[in-house]
Amino acid sequence: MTSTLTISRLTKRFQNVEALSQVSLELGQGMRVALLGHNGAGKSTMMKIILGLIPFDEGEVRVCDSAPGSAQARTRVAYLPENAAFHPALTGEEQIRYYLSLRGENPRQAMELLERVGLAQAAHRRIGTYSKGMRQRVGLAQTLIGRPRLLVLDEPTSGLDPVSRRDFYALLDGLAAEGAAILLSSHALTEVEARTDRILILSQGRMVAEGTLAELRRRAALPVGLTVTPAAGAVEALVAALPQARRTDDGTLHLACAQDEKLGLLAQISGLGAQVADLDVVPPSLEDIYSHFSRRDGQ
Ligand SMILES: Nc1ncnc2c1ncn2[C@@H]1O[C@H](COP(=O)(O)OP(=O)(O)OP(=O)(O)O)[C@@H](O)[C@H]1O
Repeated sequence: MTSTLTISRLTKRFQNVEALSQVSLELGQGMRVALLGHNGAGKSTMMKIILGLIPFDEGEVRVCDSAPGSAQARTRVAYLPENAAFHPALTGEEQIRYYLSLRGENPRQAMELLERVGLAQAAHRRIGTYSKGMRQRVGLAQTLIGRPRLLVLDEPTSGLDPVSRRDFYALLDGLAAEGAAILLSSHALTEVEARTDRILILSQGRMVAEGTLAELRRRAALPVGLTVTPAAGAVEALVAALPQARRTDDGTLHLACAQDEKLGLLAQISGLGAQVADLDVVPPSLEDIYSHFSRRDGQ
């Protein structure tokens, strides 16, 4: 794996606050990584350091093998702030042409970039008439200038409706498939659950968990939920057969068990045959895992 971003033992202090403490991580080409953490966990501080906007106290940071903020790193990293502001009187095309010329690139690429983010139709409209989702797309088009190897996105989908979010992640998938590494912060846990390869959880400046969702799930060892829908007239028989189950108002039975007990319990429920109309297995969600690691850290 070629490393696009390497951070080792990074520590950053603001007076008496340790905003980041001994944080390490590695991002390879095409990796989509979600950075999660409570308010004040250190996410923005980490992004600012990666972008070379603020210095750090200890550790090492390499962006495409260069120092953060160096001319070489700056040509390879793109940043999308949470609320990217554009000039409302400019059209999408004019805005992107302007950014292209600031970056020393050919302004003629503007339409191609806007096409990539699905804004070709609206390219000649003023940004003041764009929806929030469209403005985020302008932001993404701006980050694509110069084919960056690393995209740093600060809560890129906050304020977007579900369809715009899905479209936005589909765009990111395309960029990752072309080899760009993506680091995005988010508070929307359920959406990053399906759309990223690795998850990092920061809590009070420390990395409390890091891995794929499956790895974090294993490490957290949270109980698995099972929902059993009884066949008509079979509720009482099932309650008797599964005394540990909790009966709910909608007539289903809920059970929870440790991961290593799951198969045994499934076999027991299957053995109940026609008394069972349906069975759903509900693994712990990212939200459960997130609160597990944050709680363990005293949050
Ligand atoms: N310039 C600064 N001076 C002093 N303290 C700071 C400064 N910038 C950040 N901090 C502190 O560092 C810690 C980490 O802040 P940071 O903004 O990185 O958190 P965050 O995870 O991005 O939070 P949020 O989700 O609210 O954006 C907080 O305790 C914050 O108060």
